[in-house]
Amino acid sequence: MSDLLTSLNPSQQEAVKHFEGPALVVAGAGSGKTRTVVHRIAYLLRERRVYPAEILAVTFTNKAAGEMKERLEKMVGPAAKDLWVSTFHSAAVRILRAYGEFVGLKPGFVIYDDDDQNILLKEILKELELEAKPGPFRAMIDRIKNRGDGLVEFMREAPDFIGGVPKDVAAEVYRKYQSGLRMQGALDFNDLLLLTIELFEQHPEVLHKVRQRARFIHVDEYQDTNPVQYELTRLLAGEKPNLMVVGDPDQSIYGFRNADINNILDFTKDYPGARVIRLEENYRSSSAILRVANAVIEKNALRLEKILRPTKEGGEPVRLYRAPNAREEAAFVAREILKLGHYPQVAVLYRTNAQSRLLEEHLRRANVPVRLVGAVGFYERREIKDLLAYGRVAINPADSINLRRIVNTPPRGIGATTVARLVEHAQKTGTPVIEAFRAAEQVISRPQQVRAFVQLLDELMEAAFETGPTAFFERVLDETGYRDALKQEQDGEDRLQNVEELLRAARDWEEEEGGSLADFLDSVALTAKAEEPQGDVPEEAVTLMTLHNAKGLEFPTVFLVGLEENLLPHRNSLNRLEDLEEERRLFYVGITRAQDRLYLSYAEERETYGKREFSRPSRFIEDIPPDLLKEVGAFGDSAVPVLSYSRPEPRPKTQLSEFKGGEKVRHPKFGSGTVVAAMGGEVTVMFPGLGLKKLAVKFAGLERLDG
Ligand SMILES: Nc1ncnc2c1ncn2[C@@H]1O[C@H](COP(=O)(O)OP(=O)(O)OP(=O)(O)O)[C@@H](O)[C@H]1O
Ligand SMILES: [Mg+2]
Repeated sequence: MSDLLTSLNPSQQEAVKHFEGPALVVAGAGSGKTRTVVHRIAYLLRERRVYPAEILAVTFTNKAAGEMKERLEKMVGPAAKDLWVSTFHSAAVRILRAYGEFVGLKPGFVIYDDDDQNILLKEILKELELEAKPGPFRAMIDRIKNRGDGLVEFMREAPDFIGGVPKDVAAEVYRKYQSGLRMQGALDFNDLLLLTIELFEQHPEVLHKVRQRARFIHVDEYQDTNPVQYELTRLLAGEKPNLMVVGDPDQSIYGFRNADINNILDFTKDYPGARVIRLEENYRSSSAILRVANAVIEKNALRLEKILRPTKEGGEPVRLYRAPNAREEAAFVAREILKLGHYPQVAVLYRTNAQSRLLEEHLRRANVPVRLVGAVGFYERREIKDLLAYGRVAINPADSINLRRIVNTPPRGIGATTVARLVEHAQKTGTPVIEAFRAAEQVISRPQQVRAFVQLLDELMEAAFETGPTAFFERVLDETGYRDALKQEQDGEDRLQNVEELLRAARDWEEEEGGSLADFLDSVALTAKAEEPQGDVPEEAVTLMTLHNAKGLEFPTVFLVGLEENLLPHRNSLNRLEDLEEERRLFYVGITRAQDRLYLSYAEERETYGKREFSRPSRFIEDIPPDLLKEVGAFGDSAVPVLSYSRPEPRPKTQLSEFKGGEKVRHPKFGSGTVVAAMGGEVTVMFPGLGLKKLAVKFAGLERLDG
C-alpha cells in the first residue's frame, strides 16, 4: 500500500483514492479532514500522475495555506512549489492581476482595507451633507457584496433607514462609493471575488484558462463559504467537477458574515452523483474532552446527527473553575499555566478581543510569554499605513485616499487649505487628485512645495518598478526624512521599531516569496489580522486568541474562559435560535481544539464597558452532564501532575525540582507558604498576604515543613 495511505483509516483512504468527480467529506472536529486533503493532493501527484499545476486547494486563512504547502513539500518535494494553495481572496487577486483588464481593471489596482473604506465613505457623507457615521454604511456595503445579489435586491429587503438616513439616500451613498473606488483604481475586499465572477461570466475564454490551472479543486472548511465563494467554486469546477470539499456543519461560525451552512448541506444536490464520505473517528481529543464536545453540540436543534468516536481513551477530566470575578479568573489561568509549563502547547481562547487584556496582564505578571493573535493590527498602525500608502500611490497615483494621506506626511509645508483647493479642482474636473497636483500652477499661487512633492512621487514611481519592497521603503524613509519626523514624536521610539518591523517583514517576504512591491502590497492587503507580524514574541509563548481565530487549530492544553451569559452566548445573539446555535457551535469549536487537557471557566462578576456587572454562567455549561466535569478551586487540583505531561517533548533544560505542588514550605524572608508550581530549578509559592512568588530553588533557601 502506498505510504500515503498507511497512516489513514479506511474512510480517509477512500477519500484519498477518490479520483474524478465531486466528493464531500463531512465529519466532526479532529477527524482528520484537513489531513485527508493533504494526503489526497500528495496521492494525486504521486499515484495519479496529476501535475502540480493542475491542483488548487482553498483554505480559510493564508496561514493555513502556508502550512498545507509546507506539509506537502515534505511529502512530495519541490513539486509542491507549483501547487496552487490559497484562500479565496488570494486566488482572486492572482486571477485579477493576470486578467483584470478584461473587466476594466487597471493593472496597478489597489485593495482598500476597512480604514480606507471609512475615509472614502466619510468623504462621500460630507459631500452629500449627511451627518452620519460611516460604520452602518460599511456594514451595508459588506452585506450587499457578501450575498452577491447587488443593490436592487438588497433595497427590496432593507429597512427604511440605514445609518439614520432614508434608504434611497443610503443607496446613493453606495453608488458614490462604487464610483469612488473605480475612479481611484481601487477594489474593496469583497470586490475581489465579485469581479472574478464577473470576469468568468463575461469571458469564458479566461475561465477556460483558469480551469486548466485548477483541474482538481479542494475546499477546506466548506461550511463557512458564503454565496459568493460558493458561486466562484461552482464556476471553477465547471461541467465536469473534480471538486472535493471538506467541512463540518457543526463548526459553521461565520453566519454573521453571510456564510451559508446550506452550501455544505446541499452539496449532493448541487453536485449530483457526488461521493459522500463520513469520518467518524476523532484523533485529536481525549475521550473525556470528546464526550463534553458531543454533549454540547447535541443540544443544537438545527443539525444533522453525526458520529464521532474517540481513539484516545480516557484522559484527564475536563475541569471547571468558577471565579469570583474576571481578575481571579485571569489569575487562575496564569497560575495553572505556570504549573503546567510547556507554554507553546497551551492556548487560551475567548469570545471577544476585549477579554484578552486581563489575561495578558496576569500572564505577563507571572513571567509567562504571550503570543496575542489578532488584536494588534500591525498593518493598521499609523506609521505602517503611511509607508504602505507611499507604495500604493507609487503604483497607482490615482489612489487619492492614500495620496492625501502622504501629501504632508512627514510635514513638508503643504497645508490643509492647499490640499482642499486641489481636491476641489479635481472634483470639478472629474479627475484623480494627482492630476490637480500636477497642474498646481493653475490652481494655487505658491506651488513650489507641491511641485517638489510631485517630483518625489515621480521618482518613487520609477523606484516602485525597479526595486523590491525593502529597497523601496528604505528609499521613502531616506528621501522624506520620515524617521527623523517620528523621532520628534512622544511615542516615536515605538513607532520607529514598528517601521523596522515592516522592513523586516518585507525582507522575510522577499526571501520566502519574492516579487515586486505590488506583489508585496497585495500580500499585505490579504493578510488577516490574525496572521500579522507580532514583533519579537519568544518561541516559548502561550497563545491567546478568539474562538473564531482558533478554527482548524489544535493544542494539547486549552483554556476556554468567560463562559458567561452575554459573552458566550454573546449578548447580540440571544434573540434568535439561529444565532444562539451559532454561539453553541463556537463553543464546540473551542472545546474541540483541545487534545489532552481542557479547562472551562467563568466569572461571577466582570467589568463590561467600564461597568461592574454580575454575570451568570453560560447556559452551555448546563448542556454538559455534571459527571463529565470536575470542579476545581482557585489553585487547581492535585490531579495535575506537576511536571508531567501526557505528551512530553524532550526538553533537556527542564530538570526535576525537589518540590511538589501542595507542599508547605518556609522562606527565610516571606515566611511559610504553599508550593503551587515547580518547574526546572524554579518554584512558585503562594505566601498568604503576599501572593505568588517565583523563586530559584538554589538560592531561595526554602525549608520543607511537612512530609
Ligand atoms: N488516521 C489518523 N491517524 C492518526 N492521527 C490522525 C489520523 N487522522 C488525523 N489525525 C490527526 O488528528 C488531528 C486532527 O486532524 P485534522 O486537523 O486533519 O482534523 P480536522 O477534521 O481537519 O479538524 P477540524 O474540524 O478541527 O478542522 C491531527 O493531529 C491529525 O494529524
Ligand atoms: Mg481541519
